[in-house]
This record gives sequence, structure tokens and C-alpha cells, in this order.
Amino acid sequence: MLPPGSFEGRVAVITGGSSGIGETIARHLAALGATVVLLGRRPDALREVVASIREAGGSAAGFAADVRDRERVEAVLAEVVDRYGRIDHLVNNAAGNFRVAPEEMSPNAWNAVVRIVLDGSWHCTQTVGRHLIARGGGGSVVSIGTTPALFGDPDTAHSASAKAGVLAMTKSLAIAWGRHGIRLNVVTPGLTDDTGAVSQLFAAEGAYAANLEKIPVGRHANRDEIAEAVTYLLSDHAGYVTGQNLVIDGGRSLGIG
Ligand SMILES: CCCCCCC/C=C/C(=O)SCCNC(=O)CCNC(=O)[C@H](O)C(C)(C)COP(=O)(O)OP(=O)(O)OC[C@H]1O[C@@H](n2cnc3c(N)ncnc32)[C@H](O)[C@@H]1OP(=O)(O)O
Ligand SMILES: NC(=O)C1=CN([C@@H]2O[C@H](COP(=O)(O)OP(=O)(O)OC[C@H]3O[C@@H](n4cnc5c(N)ncnc54)[C@H](OP(=O)(O)O)[C@@H]3O)[C@@H](O)[C@H]2O)C=CC1
Repeated sequence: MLPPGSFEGRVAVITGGSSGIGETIARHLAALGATVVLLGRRPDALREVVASIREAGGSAAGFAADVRDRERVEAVLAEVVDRYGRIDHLVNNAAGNFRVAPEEMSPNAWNAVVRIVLDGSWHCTQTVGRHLIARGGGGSVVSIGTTPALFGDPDTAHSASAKAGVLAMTKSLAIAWGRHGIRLNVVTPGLTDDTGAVSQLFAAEGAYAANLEKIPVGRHANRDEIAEAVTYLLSDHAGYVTGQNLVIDGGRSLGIG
């Protein structure tokens, strides 16, 4: 969708870039010229994706990091700046989720998800934001949202609450950092094929297919459709767009709100 070379000379950090939607975002950014830096907990998964991006002619590196670990996040991002001289873009994509009734949820279960989604996004965004401000501004951040953050979901209150926090963080920092030329937006996907969310949340026989009847366009999203929206919002073509939430769910949430 974007002209080739749109991200030439740029460095983009993608959390959870070793699988699912994050992996596809990384592939798109690399194909558009960015050096992509992937963060995730599993070194093997990172190695595999980095190798395959390089084989396709892209520039990529992977760093094992749990986004809940502030010290590790800061150390990794400092190493990225040392190695490449800059960070221009951040995609807060890493997330954890599982279905559990709110009255059954343990404190640790709540914390696991909230600390990955909300705290992890904060750690990465504040660290990258400080770098961008120190270098004189510019740059952009996209965080991945979820429709339950907008409308609620009884089975994933931890995730919905954390993602609602990410949306509020995005709007708040868009105001605070607009004067530095830093833009922040959210992309909110509907259910997307070949992702951890589907295997984690729609594992029951027939559950994923049954969801189709609720989607006006009659199909689930594919990962490329989400990645294209993310690359657009990160790019200079979206230079006047900040603090927004782009919902890409085939119309699923229309009529709910
Ligand atoms: C209409 C459209 C709606 C679409 C919504 C889709 C939104 C999608 C959002 C997503 O984020 S999808 C991403 C899916 N991918 C993943 O979840 C991969 C990463 N996940 C994980 O690493 C784990 O699942 C994790 C639990 C989130 C974190 O792993 P960690 O190793 O840190 O935690 P644990 O020690 O395993 O567990 C912590 C705590 O949580 C309890 N717990 C774990 N799973 C469940 C479960 N299925 N049900 C209830 N509780 C669970 C676990 O027991 C621990 O609690 P305590 O036992 O210690 O009290
Ligand atoms: N797929 C869908 O239908 C939808 C997805 N979303 C959102 O899209 C994003 C991607 O989802 P999806 O592709 O399904 O997810 P996946 O489960 O496929 O991928 C999640 C990625 O996040 C990484 N990750 C998880 N926890 C951590 C952590 N603590 N630190 C660092 N990395 C971590 C995982 O790597 P590792 O395990 O190696 O750490 C993995 O690479 C998420 O934000 C999700 O909430 C929103 C709506 C719908």
C-alpha cells in the first residue's frame, strides 16, 4: 500500500514480533525499508523470524525480553540505539490473554495480563519517547487494541481493562508529545486468522467459525490487513493523525456501542 522505501533509514521496534500479527507487521515494515527489532520472550521463535526476514532481503534483529521487566526493556532499547543509532517507531503488540470468569480470576492471573499489556506498553513507550524527545523529536508509536476495551467482555476483563488503559495512555501521550512531533495511535483488530488469540481464545470446536455470523463482511481479518493499517499510521503519510483508534473488525462492533 505504501510506496517502497517509505521506512528507509528508519528503525522500528515491534514487541511480540516473533509470531502472529506482530510478525506480519515486522515483515511489512522490513519490506518497506525499515530495520526491524523484534522483542519477545522465546529466543528460538525470534531467531526464526529474524532469519526469514533477512532471507527476504530485510534488515532485522531479535532481542529476548519480557516487556514486564522494565530494566530489561531499557537495556535492550539502549542497545538498539547503540547498534543502529536511533529508534523511530514502536509497535506495542505483545499481549497475553485467556478466558476466565472475573469471579474466578486469581490476583496473579489479573497481574500477568495487565503487566504485559498495560505496564509493558508503558515501559516501551516511555523509554522510546524519552529517546525521541532527547534527539529532537519526530517518530511514531502504534499500539494494538481490542474491541472488548471499547465494549467490555465478561471472559477477558483483565485484557479489556489493560487495553482500555493503553488507549487512554495513547491519547494522553498524543497530547503531551505532539509538540515534539511524536504521534501515537491505536489499531484495534477484529478476530484475525492464524494468530495466538484465535488458538488461545477460540480453541473450542467450531467456536471460531461460529463467530463469522456476527461479522457483517462475513469473514475474519487477515494479518496483512492489520499490518497495512499499522504501517500507514506509523508512516509520514499519517503525519496529521494522532491519538486515534482505528477499528478494523469487518463491522463486527457496529451497533454494539
Ligand atoms: C470479538 C473479538 C474479541 C477478540 C479479542 C481478542 C483479543 C486478543 C487479545 C490477546 O491478547 S491475544 C494474545 C494471545 N496470546 C497469548 O496469550 C500468548 C502469551 N500468553 C502467555 O504468555 C500466557 O498465557 C500468560 C498467562 C498471559 C502469561 O504467561 P506467564 O508465564 O507469565 O503466566 P503464568 O505463570 O502461566 O500464569 C499467571 C497466572 O495466570 C493464571 N492463568 C494462566 N492461564 C489461565 C487460564 N487459562 N485461566 C485462568 N487462569 C490462568 C495462572 O494460573 C497464574 O495464576 P496463579 O495460578 O499463580 O494464581
Ligand atoms: N489475533 C486477534 O484476533 C486479535 C489480536 N489482538 C491483539 O493483537 C496483538 C497480537 O495478537 P496475536 O498475534 O493474536 O498474538 P500471538 O499470541 O500470536 O503473539 C503474541 C506475541 O507477544 C509476545 N509476548 C507475549 N507476552 C510477552 C511478554 N511478556 N514480553 C514480550 N513479548 C511477549 C509473544 O512472544 P513470546 O511468547 O515469545 O514472548 C508473541 O510473539 C495483541 O496485542 C492482541 O491483543 C487484538 C484483537 C484481535
